[in-house]
Amino acid sequence: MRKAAILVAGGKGTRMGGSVSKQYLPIGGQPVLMHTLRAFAEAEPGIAMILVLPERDFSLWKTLCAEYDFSLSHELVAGGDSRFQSVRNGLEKLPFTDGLVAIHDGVRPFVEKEVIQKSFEEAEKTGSAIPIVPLKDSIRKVDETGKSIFQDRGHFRLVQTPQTFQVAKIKEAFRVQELPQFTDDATVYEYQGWEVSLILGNPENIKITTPEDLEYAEFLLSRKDSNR
Ligand SMILES: Nc1ccn([C@@H]2O[C@H](COP(=O)(O)OP(=O)(O)OP(=O)(O)O)[C@@H](O)[C@H]2O)c(=O)n1
Ligand SMILES: C[C@](O)(CO)[C@H](O)COP(=O)(O)O
Repeated sequence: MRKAAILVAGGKGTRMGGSVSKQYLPIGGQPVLMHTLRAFAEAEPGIAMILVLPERDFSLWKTLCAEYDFSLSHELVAGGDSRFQSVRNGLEKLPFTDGLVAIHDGVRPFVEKEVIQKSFEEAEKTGSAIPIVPLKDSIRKVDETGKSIFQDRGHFRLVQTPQTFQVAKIKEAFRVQELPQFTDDATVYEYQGWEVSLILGNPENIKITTPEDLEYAEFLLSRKDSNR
């Protein structure tokens, strides 16, 4: 079955701050996005990769690729004003309609090979695969007045990407009008009344979001390099 990855990196990185958007910042001496593209190419050799970027950053990205001698094949697609719209733009450019597609945050460079491979296997069988990890801390639900109540963490999971789907179904799902609850692709899929399948993600598959995540990312990379 044919496989593709849509790596969404069309965001502004406002929570990270700084003059350069987080997807281009170096970790281990290379821009975050290069690590992410490499993770997919290593897990699924020959996979079609679509990289969604703000259109204004296309020339910056091409300059970085030349500077770092980065030659992994990928197609550039212009992002939209929200993650939902960036994903939809990527889906429109998929080179086939009958295979599987993994939709992944470009700023999650530490996704494990096994998680990528498992997500394709599960989506081929059931239509979808959503990686989740259990919570390590206790949690509380807090209302607008600050009043809080204990929640049983056994009923909750953190949701990661790649979120992998049969192409025809996820394209159909994304024809819907965008809603605030669409914080990921699983919510768009299940809005159609389709149930998602969960798989176990890897806890290190962090979404680089705030400055301290960059420090942790450097640590994770150095640990990975020393294990090679
Ligand atoms: N219009 C958007 C917004 C987000 N994303 C991507 O979706 C992923 C998860 O989003 P997030 O971490 O929230 O990134 P930003 O939107 O860039 O961050 P912030 O909310 O802090 O501005 C990122 O890879 C981001 O680039 C996207 O492709 N298009
Ligand atoms: C898609 C996602 O990474 C799953 O955890 C997350 O929902 C993205 O959220 P954000 O609002 O773009 O940070």
